[in-house]
Amino acid sequence: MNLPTDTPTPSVLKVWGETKLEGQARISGAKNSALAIMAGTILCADECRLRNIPSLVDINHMGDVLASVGLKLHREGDVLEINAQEITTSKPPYELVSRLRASFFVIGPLLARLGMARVPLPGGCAIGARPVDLHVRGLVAMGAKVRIEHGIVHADVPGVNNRLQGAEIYLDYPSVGATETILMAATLAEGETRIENAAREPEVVDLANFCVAMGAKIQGAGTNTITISGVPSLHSVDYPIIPDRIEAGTFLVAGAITNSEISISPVIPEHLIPVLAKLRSMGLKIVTEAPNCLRVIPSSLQGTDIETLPYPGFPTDMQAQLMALLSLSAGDSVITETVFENRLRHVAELKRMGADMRLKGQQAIIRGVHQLTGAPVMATDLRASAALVVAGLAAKGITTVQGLHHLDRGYDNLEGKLRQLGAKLQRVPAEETDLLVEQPIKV
Ligand SMILES: CC(=O)N[C@H]1[C@@H](OP(=O)(O)OP(=O)(O)OC[C@H]2O[C@@H](n3ccc(=O)[nH]c3=O)[C@H](O)[C@@H]2O)O[C@H](CO)[C@@H](O)[C@@H]1O
Ligand SMILES: C=C(OP(=O)(O)O)C(=O)O
Repeated sequence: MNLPTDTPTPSVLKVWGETKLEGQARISGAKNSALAIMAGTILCADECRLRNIPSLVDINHMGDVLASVGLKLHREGDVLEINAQEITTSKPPYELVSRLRASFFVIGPLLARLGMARVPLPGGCAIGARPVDLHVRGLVAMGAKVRIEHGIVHADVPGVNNRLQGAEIYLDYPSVGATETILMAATLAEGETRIENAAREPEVVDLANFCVAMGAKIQGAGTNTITISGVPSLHSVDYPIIPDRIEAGTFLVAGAITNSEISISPVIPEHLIPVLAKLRSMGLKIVTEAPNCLRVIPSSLQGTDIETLPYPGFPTDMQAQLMALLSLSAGDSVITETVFENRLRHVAELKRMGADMRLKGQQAIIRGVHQLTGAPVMATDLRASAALVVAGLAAKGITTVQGLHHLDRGYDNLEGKLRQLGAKLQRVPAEETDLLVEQPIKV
C-alpha cells in the first residue's frame, strides 16, 4: 500500500510553549471507524472503495494484515480500494496482528466468509489487559468451535455449509470490538442475531452503515440492541468514513489550553456531545459556526470531575487530553478511569511539567496550577502522547516528547496541522537533544 511508513525511531518532538493558535484545523477520518470498516471489507467478495481514510501507521498496519490474507489494496490520497474477491489464507501472521488491537476484528469476517479463522491475540496500546473473551463468546454462541492454543485463536464453523447461525448474544460489557466482531460475523450468518448490551459508539454505527450499504440487514445500531438478519452475500460499495471525534476533541483542547480561538471541521457535533458537555461545564465557550464546524473561544476554565464510560458517556480516548486541560484549570478535579485499568500513566509525565496531581487507584486527583513548564516527557500510549503535546503548547519553555510511535499510530499529521495554526513543533533525532527522560518519577 502507498501509505506512510513507521516513524524512523528514535526521534523526539520538540514543542515550544506559550503558543497562540489561530485558524481552522481539518479533521481527518476516524481511525477506529476506518480500521473496523477495513476488516469489514473481507465480507464482500468484490471491491470496496473507502473514502476519507486517515494517514496513520495503524491504517498501514491494518492494510498489511489484510494483504497477508490475500486482499488487494490500493491507496490514492484518502481513498483506499480493497478487493477481497480472493482470500488466500485464514491465518494472518502474529508479526502483523500483534501491532494493533483492531487487527483481531478480522476474525468475524474471516469466519463468516471462509468458515474458519486462525488469528493471533491482538496488540494495541498497553492500557489494560484487553482480553477478547466477549468476541470469542459471541462467535461460539453463533456456532463456532473456538480454542486458543499458543496465543492463536482457532475458530471453525462445523457443518456442511460452514455458515454461522444467528443467535441471541448478551454482552457482559458493551465492548466496542466485540460488538463489531459479532456484527460483522452476523451479516453473513444464517438467521437472525440479536446483540444485547451492544456498544453504541459512533464507530459501531459507521461500521453498521457500511455493512448496510453493502446489502446487510441491520437494525438498531447506535442503541443497545442491534438486530442483524443474515444474508447470503454482500456487494461492493463506495463509502466515506465519519470524521474522527477524538481528533476533533483533541483540537478543541489544544485551542482551550492555549487560550486561542480556532475552528475545527468537518465534525459531527452529535458525536462530540459528551466532550462538548464537559468542556462547556468547565466554562469553555464553543460555538457552532456551521452544521459541521465548531469554534472554540478563549475562556477562563474551572476544574470538574470526569468519569470515563462507554458511549454516550465520556470517552476514555479523550481522558488524557482533558487531564492536561484540567491541570491548568482553576480548582480541584477528579478523573476516574473506568474503561481501562492502566490508562493513567500520563499523570507521572504531566507532573514532570509541573502539574499538581496524584493517583489514587483508578483516579487522578488534580489541583489546577497557573503554569506548566516545559520538560522531557515520555508518551505512554496514543492519547497520552496527544495530551503531552497540547500541554507542551501551553507550557513555559520547551517540552520534548519521546515515544512518538504512539502518536503516529493514531493522529494524522498532528504536528503539521498544529503548525498550520501557528504552533512551533519540530521532530528531531533523539541524539540531538540532551533532555531525554531517564528515570520514571514516582507519583
Ligand atoms: C480500535 C478501536 O476501536 N479501539 C477502541 C475500542 O477498543 P476496544 O474495542 O478494544 O475496547 P472495548 O470496548 O472492547 O474495551 C472496553 C473494556 O472491555 C474489556 N473487554 C473487551 C473485550 C473483551 O472481549 N473482554 C473485555 O473484558 C476491555 O479490557 C476494556 O476494559 O474501544 C475503546 C473504548 O471506547 C477505545 O478506547 C479504543 O480506542
Ligand atoms: C486505545 C486506542 O486505540 P487501540 O484500541 O487501537 O489501542 C485509542 O485510539 O485511543
